[in-house]
Amino acid sequence: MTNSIEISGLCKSYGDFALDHIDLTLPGGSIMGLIGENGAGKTTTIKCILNLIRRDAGTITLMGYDNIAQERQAKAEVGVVLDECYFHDTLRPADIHTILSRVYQNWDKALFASCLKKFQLPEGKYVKEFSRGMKMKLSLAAALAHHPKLLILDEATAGLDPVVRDEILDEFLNFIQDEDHSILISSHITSDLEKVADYITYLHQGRVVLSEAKDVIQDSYGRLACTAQQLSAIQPEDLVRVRKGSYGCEALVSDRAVFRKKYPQLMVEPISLEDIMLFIGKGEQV
Ligand SMILES: Nc1ncnc2c1ncn2[C@@H]1O[C@H](COP(=O)(O)OP(=O)(O)OP(=O)(O)O)[C@@H](O)[C@H]1O
Repeated sequence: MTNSIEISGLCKSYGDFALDHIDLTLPGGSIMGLIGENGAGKTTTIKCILNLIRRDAGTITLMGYDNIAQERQAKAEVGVVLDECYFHDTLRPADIHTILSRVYQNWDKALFASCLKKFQLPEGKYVKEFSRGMKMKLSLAAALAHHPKLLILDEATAGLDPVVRDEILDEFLNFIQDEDHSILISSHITSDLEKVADYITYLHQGRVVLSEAKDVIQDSYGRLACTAQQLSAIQPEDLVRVRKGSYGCEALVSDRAVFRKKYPQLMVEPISLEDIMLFIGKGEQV
C-alpha cells in the first residue's frame, strides 16, 4: 500500500533555526503524533508538507504524489485543521457549505450536515458566536466533509476541554477505520497521543530524535532511578540521557529488557511520552 506521507531529507532554515534532514513515513490506516517543544519545527514541517512555504531541500509525497510537482493530486484528498479557525466571523455553517461545495469536487453536503449534528453545531449561528471548541469542531467537520484520505492537524485540540477532546479523538479513531485513511497530528497533549497514535515522531531543535511505533516506545523505553555511584558504573552507551539531582540520579534507557539483563540489580520502570520529552529536552547527554 502507498504510504500517506513520505518525507525524505527535508531541510528548511529560518536564520538561526533549521529543520535538519527530516525523514518521516506515515503508513495508510494509521495515526502519527508529531511532538516536540515550542519552536521544535512541527508547524514548519506541516507547512512544508502542505507546500505553504518553500523548502530548501528534500522530497515530500502525499499518497504517492509529489507535493510540489503534483500538488493538485497530492492535496486533493487532504483535510487540514490548523490551530486557528480560518472561517470568517460573519459566516454561518450554511454559508461555509455553500462556499466549500464550490471548492471541493468531493464535497458531501449530507456528511457535512451529519458532522454538524454529531458535533451539536447550530447551522444558523455565526462563527463569531462560536466558542473555541465549537470553531474547532466546525473546522473538523469541514475537513471531513470532502472525504479526505489524509487529515493533517496542527495543534488542533489545544485549549479544548477533556470532554470535547475525547469526542474528537473518537472521531479520529472512527476516521482511520478505513485502512486508506490516516492522520498526522501535532500536539503538546501527549496523553491524547498515547490514546490514539500508532506512531510517534519527536522533533527536537529541528531534528527527528525519535520516530517509532508508539507500542515499541512504550514497551522498550524506561526510566532508571539510581545513586550517583550506581550511575557511574553504567556504560555510557546504555543510557540515552541523564538527570542528576541532589537526591539521586535518573536516566532514560532505550531498551528496558536489555538493560535489566545487563544490570539486574537496578530498577527500570516504564516511562510516559511526556517524561521521554523531558529527558531529551532537559537531560544531559551521556
Ligand atoms: N516565518 C518565519 N520566519 C522566521 N522564523 C520562523 C518563521 N516561522 C517559524 N520560524 C521559526 O522556526 C522555528 C520553528 O517554529 P515552528 O512554528 O515550526 O515550531 P513548533 O514546533 O510548531 O512550535 P510550537 O509548539 O510553539 O507551535 C522557531 O524558531 C520559529 O521562530
